[in-house]
Amino acid sequence: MLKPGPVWAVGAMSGTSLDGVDAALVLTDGERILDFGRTDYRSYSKEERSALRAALGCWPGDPGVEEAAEVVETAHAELLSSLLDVALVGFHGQTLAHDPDGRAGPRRTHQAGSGEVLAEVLGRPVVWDFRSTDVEMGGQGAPLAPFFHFACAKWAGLSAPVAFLNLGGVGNVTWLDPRQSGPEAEGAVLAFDTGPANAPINDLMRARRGVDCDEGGALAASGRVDEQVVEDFLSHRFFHRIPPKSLDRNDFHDLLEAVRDLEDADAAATLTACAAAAVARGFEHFPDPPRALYVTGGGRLNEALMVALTRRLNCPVAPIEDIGLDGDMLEAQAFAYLAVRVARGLPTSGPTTTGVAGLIGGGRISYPD
Ligand SMILES: Nc1ncnc2c1ncn2[C@@H]1O[C@H](COP(=O)(O)OP(=O)(O)OP(=O)(O)O)[C@@H](O)[C@H]1O
Ligand SMILES: CC(=O)N[C@H]1[C@@H]2OC[C@@H](O2)[C@@H](O)[C@@H]1O[C@H](C)C(=O)O
Repeated sequence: MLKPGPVWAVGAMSGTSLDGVDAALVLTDGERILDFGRTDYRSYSKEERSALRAALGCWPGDPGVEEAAEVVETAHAELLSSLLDVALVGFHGQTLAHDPDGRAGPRRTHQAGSGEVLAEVLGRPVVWDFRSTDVEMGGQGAPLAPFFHFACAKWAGLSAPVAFLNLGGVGNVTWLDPRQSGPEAEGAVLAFDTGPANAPINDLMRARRGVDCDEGGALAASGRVDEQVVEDFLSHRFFHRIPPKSLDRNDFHDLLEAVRDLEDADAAATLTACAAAAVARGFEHFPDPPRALYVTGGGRLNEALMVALTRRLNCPVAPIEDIGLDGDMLEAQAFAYLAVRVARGLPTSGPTTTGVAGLIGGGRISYPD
C-alpha cells in the first residue's frame, strides 16, 4: 500500500517509433503534480529493434512475441535500475498490436513485457497493463495521457482551454479546460488519436534514404505537397469517425503507396502535410477553440511539420517547452502519474478520452516477493 500524500514514481514508455525507452520521475499524489525529477533514456540496439519490429502486429502466443517481451523487459530493467529512488514504477511496455474495434478478431490490445518480471528484478511494486481493462470495458484503450495532460496544464498555471498534441509514430491530441475541477469533470477533456504522424515519414526515409527520420524536416521543407494525396488521405474512414478513437501504428501502412510515384522531397512534404492535415481535421471535434496548441513528442523537432501545422490551424502552435514541460519525456512522466492514480484507485480514462462507458481505473499492480 502507498503511504498517503505525494510519492515519487518512475514511469517508463517504449513508444511506437521503436527507438528506445524513456523513463522519468514525478512527485504526485495522483491528482496534482508537485515536482518533476530525473529522466533517462536507453536506446534499443539494432538487433533488439529488429526483434521488436518482427513482432509488430503479433498477439500473445504468436511466434517472436516472447523474444520481443524479453527485449522490452531487459531494456527496462537496465534503464530503471538506476532510477529506483521511488515508491512505485509505472511500466507501459511496448505496444505490438492494437485492435480495440475488433477489426481482425476479438477486440484487444497488446503491450509486450511483464510487470511481474520487472517487479521481481527491480524489487519495487510495478503498475502495468494499463490498457486492457479499458478495452475490455468497451473503450479504445488509448490515449491514456489525457488525465496527465490535465494535471500538467494545472501545474503550468494555464487558465484557458488549450490542446496538447503528441507527435510520435502516431499523433494524439488532448483538448482540455483547466478551469474545471478535475479531468473527470464533464467537459474538461476530450482526447483521441489524430492519425499517423512520424511513422509514415520514418518509413519513407528508411525506404528511400536508408536513414531513420527526416532530420529537422529538411527534406520535406525542400519538397512540394501533392494536395490530391492529402485530400484522398482525409477521405479515409478514420477521419469520419466521431472521437474517442485510436489507431494502430500500421493502420495507415498503405499511405506510402500513395506517394510511390513522387520524388523523395515531394513524398516527404506530402506525408508531412498529411500528418498536419489529420490534426487540423481533429480540431473540428473540439468543443471550443483552444488558446494554443502545445506540441510534445519527437515530431515537434520536425520544423516542416511544425510549419505545416501552423499553416493548417487557426491557433498558435508551440513546443511544449514553452510552458516549462519536457517534450521528450511527457509520455514517460504520464505513466509515472497514472501508476500513482492506479495505486490510489483513481480513474485513468473515461468516456471522453477512450470512449469507455464510465470512469475506470485500468492497470494491474505486481509486487516483488
Ligand atoms: N530532430 C528530429 N527531426 C525530425 N524528426 C524527429 C527528430 N527527432 C525525433 N523525430 C521524430 O520523432 C520520432 C520519435 O518521437 P517519439 O519518441 O515522441 O515517438 P514514440 O514515443 O516512439 O511514439 P508514440 O508517441 O507514437 O508512442 C522519431 O521516430 C522521428 O520520426
Ligand atoms: C495503443 C498505443 O500504445 N497507443 C499509443 C500510440 O502512441 C501515441 C498514440 O498511439 C497513443 O494512442 C498511445 O500512446 C499514448 C502515450 C497514450 O496512450 O496517451
